[in-house]
Amino acid sequence: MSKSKLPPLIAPSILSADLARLGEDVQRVLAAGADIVHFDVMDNHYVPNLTFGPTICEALRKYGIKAPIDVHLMVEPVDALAQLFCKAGADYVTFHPEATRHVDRSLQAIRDAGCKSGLVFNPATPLSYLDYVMDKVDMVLLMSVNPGFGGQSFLPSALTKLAQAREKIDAYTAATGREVRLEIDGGVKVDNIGEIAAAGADTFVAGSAIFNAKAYAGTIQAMRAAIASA
Ligand SMILES: O=C(CO)[C@@H](O)[C@H](O)COP(=O)(O)O
Repeated sequence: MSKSKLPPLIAPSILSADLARLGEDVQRVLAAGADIVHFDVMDNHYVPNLTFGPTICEALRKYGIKAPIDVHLMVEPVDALAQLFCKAGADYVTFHPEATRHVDRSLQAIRDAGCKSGLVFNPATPLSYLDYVMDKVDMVLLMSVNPGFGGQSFLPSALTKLAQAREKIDAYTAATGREVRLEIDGGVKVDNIGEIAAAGADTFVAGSAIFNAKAYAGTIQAMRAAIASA
C-alpha cells in the first residue's frame, strides 16, 4: 500500500448540510478548513433517493461560494445533466460508468464543457474501465458504501480496492507525468481516515462526520492530523 503524493483535500458532502441554510452552512464548513464542496446528485432512478440539480449549484456560486465544486452524478442517463452542471459552475463532474452507454464520449464531453472529469466505482464495479479511458480521467472516485444515502458504514473491502486504484494511478502518472486524484466516499470518519489515506486516497468525502459534528473546524483538523500521521 502506498500513500498519495498529492496534498489531501477534505470534501464535505452537502447531502448532510443544513439544506434550509445551504449557502451559510457551506460557507461555515469552508471557513472551518474544508477544501472542496462535494455535491451529491441523486435522481430517484439510478439511486433510490432524490437530491439537487444544477440550479442549486448555480445558486451556491451566486451566493459567493468560490471553492471548487465536485459534482458526483448518481443519475442515468449522464450527459445532459453533466453539461448543465458544467454551465452551473461545477469544477469536477464524475459519473458511474454503467449509467452511460458511451463512457469515453461522456468523459470527453465533460472536458469539452470546461470541467475536470471522473469515474465513480460502486463497491462491486470493476476498476478495469480505467484501463481504456485513464487519459480522460482527472478523478477516480471509489464508493465505500452503496450509493444513495449518507450516514452508512464504511465497507472494509474499499481498502483493498483503494490500494488497487492507487497502483493503477501511480503507474499511469509514472508513465505520463499526469496526476489523477483518488477520492473515497462513504462512511469516512476521524477514526478511519488514517487507514484510508494509508491505502492511497488523497481526496476525502465526509458528510455526516463533518456536518453532524458540533465543531466543524475541530473535526477537519482531526481528520488532517490522522491523514498526516498515516
Ligand atoms: O454519495 C454518497 C452517498 O451516495 C456520499 O457522498 C455520502 O453522502 C457520504 O455521506 P457519509 O457516509 O459521509 O455520511
